[in-house]
Amino acid sequence: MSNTYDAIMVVSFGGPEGPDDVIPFLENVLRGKNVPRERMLEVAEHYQHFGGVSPINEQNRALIRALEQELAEHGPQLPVYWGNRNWDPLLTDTLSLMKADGIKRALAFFTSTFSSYSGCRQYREDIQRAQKEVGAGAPEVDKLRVFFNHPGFIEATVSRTREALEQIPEERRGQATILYSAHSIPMVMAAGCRYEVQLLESARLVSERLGTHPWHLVYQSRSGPPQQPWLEPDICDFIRELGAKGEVKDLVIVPIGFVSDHMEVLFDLDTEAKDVSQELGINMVRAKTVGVHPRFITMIRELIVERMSGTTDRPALGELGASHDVCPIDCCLRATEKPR
Ligand SMILES: C=CC1=C(C)c2cc3[nH]c(cc4nc(cc5[nH]c(cc1n2)c(C)c5CCC(=O)O)C(CCC(=O)O)=C4C)c(C)c3C=C
Ligand SMILES: [Fe+2]
Ligand SMILES: [Fe+2]
Repeated sequence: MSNTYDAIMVVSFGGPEGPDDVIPFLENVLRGKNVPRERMLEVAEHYQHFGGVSPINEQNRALIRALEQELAEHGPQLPVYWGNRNWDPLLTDTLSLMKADGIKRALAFFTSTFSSYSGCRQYREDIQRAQKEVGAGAPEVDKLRVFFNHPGFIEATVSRTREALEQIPEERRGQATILYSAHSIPMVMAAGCRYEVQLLESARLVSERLGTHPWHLVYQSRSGPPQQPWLEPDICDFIRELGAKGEVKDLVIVPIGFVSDHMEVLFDLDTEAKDVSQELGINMVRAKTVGVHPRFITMIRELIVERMSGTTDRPALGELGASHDVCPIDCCLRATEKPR
């Protein structure tokens, strides 16, 4: 396989940019998914609280500016394009533009740190569909490996978590409990991917670098019908349990499952989890996502260089090793036959 690429493509989720975009955006997100309409309307309310604008698009623009600068300064000299699954700029439009610009082969950075149907296979399916729509001459697109255990992601997350810990009074800081939070997914989906294992490994690697804080992995933003099992514990339930035990004074929430402070972070953590903590008299601080942390941006360049050079030096911390460059045929299936 050739290592020659003539563009980078940031592939992301997309988000509404005004009140009229919210429902059509959510209809795109939930097409083909088993999510009750009431849940969709509840989420629509969260977006409307913020004027119908998700911060995700602005954050992706900032990420792209930072990556362009990093590539301009250190190479490789490649243009950066941006395409989304659910909202403008949609992947088909981006691939059309790339074709018009003469791009033949792009390396894609998905804004998903962990392997799941939503964060891996579904993006690959979206790209294939977009390539079909663009037709002959549509650029080929190869995905960069997932980076949950890359030193750049771990170091940037440690740095964000330290910033949050510094907001806790010094005399109590060492005892603060850390909750690592990620998007919940249905158990049948979790059974077909390495999502939980990778999340636990990232959380462990970050915690190991922070000292002896008690830590837990929790889940947020569940959307399924009540009878369908999704990954647990739910963050708010977990905080209530901590409150009932009365042992925790300070909580740092690290949204390890997300790379930017988008609506699910602002609403589910900064509003809901914060309210629950306050009711229980727990001081809660939320760590920023990696966003445009310089170490995170350097990591993206390192992943690009690694892939283009074909080197066998593929940095990864901890026990699991560097993830595959090319997804195997059964990678991140939508659902397996039976939940575990
Ligand atoms: C069956 C699984 C999922 C449903 C249903 C679901 C609904 C849902 N999600 C959002 C908004 C976001 N989700 C994001 C990430 C994300 N979502 C799922 C799974 C389901 N979401 C996973 C596994 C992930 C993590 C992987 C990833 O894509 O990052 C994000 C963040 C995207 C990013 O690029 O950072 C958002 C935003 C809504 C509004 C919604 C419907 C109610
Ligand atoms: Fe989601
Ligand atoms: Fe995968």
